[in-house]
Amino acid sequence: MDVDTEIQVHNEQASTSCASGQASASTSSEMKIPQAPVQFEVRQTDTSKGRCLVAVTAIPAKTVIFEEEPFVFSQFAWNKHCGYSACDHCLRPLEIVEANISRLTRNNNFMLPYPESCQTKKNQHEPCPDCLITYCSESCLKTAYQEYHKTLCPGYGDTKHDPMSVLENAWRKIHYPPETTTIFLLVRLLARIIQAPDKQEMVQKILNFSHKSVNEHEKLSHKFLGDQFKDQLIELRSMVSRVIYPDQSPEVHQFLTSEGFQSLIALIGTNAQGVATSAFSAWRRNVETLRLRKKDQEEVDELVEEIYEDMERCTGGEFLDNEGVGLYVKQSSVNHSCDPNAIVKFWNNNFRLSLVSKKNIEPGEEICISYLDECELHRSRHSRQKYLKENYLFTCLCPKCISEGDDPDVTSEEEASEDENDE
Ligand SMILES: C[S@@+](CC[C@H](N)C(=O)[O-])C[C@H]1O[C@@H](n2cnc3c(N)ncnc32)[C@H](O)[C@@H]1O
Repeated sequence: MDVDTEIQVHNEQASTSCASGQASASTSSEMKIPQAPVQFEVRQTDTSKGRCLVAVTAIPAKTVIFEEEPFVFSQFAWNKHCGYSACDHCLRPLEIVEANISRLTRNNNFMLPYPESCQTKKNQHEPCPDCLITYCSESCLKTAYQEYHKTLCPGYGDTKHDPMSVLENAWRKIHYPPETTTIFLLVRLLARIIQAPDKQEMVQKILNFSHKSVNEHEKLSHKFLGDQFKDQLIELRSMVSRVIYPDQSPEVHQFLTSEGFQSLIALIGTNAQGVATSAFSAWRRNVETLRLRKKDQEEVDELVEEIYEDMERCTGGEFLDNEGVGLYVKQSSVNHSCDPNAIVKFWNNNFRLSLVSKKNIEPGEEICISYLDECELHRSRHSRQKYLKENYLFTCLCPKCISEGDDPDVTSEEEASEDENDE
């Protein structure tokens, strides 16, 4: 563990209720597990690693370390555009499971067994009365309005020329699927400052997320946007200013200067967590809790496999879930390891995150997740370090990287063939 000087910043008893890369909607082998009370704390290291999360008590494998909702979240612009239907606040699917499958398999007559296992409750959905964006519940509608939607609601009328739609169209032209982030997270952050009763406090909460030095911002904003980033950055900044009207709140100005805008983009780039939800995945998890007879469960498993095959045939399998990205306060203090002892899960079919231990964790041990997906994690040390350096600006010196330190600096075969495909 890389903690030389330890200053306790935060000490928390995890509640007993119920970067960091992309998530996919949980699969059936990821059933929710009971949460045991555990203790952890955020500590400051005196290395460039910054803060880290450390276990205070022993944490057995498969324990929920904490659960939390994001500080700010936004779904991807392409979701809505391609007919994906999710709550505009928490990403809970708004489609019933049959509609979800029909859309992705292009088979309109789809009938599923155990329809009562579908979680979608159409009768609870609430549209914004002004712009008709839909939420899964009155509670999401109210929270969105109180936190950011009052500032961002485009209202009725000329939806083509309102500043939000102009920004959305421009963003989609810059950032094709698979999206990895969205400008709307940044817009919601700024709207949160405008709507906060204590704006300075809100700015401070944003600046508490790990952020980089000035000369590192440009590298990260380049990653965020794609190749012709310079012109796009100026264009995006001016479009965001038209959505936000910075004159409403001087606290927002600092983030709309060239430097401030890039620093916010870099902050999002290094802290954001991908989230994915799906009505079909939720249905599968619920059916598993029915404890069906072996034969019935086997029939369900076969059906599920057929449906996935159809979905892959019709869509290419790349874009099955509702997707978005959020900033999480506690999760953003968790560092990366190529041999992580914890993992992020989304068991509630919305943006609520659970951090779960993968192994037994000793008191004093750092809790780490992987910022790489499963495929990337199995690549050579050189490929892993290259990805982390490019996307998070650090050289990973986790125990696995150190133990592979004598391996030659070779690019893994998978990465080399991906690079060829990209070209
Ligand atoms: C989501 S933050 C993690 C918490 C961060 N250490 C902090 O101080 O808030 C991601 C950033 O933490 C740092 N980081 C994460 N894992 C690291 C590691 N294994 N070694 C060095 N730096 C790491 C990198 O600067 C990265 O961009």
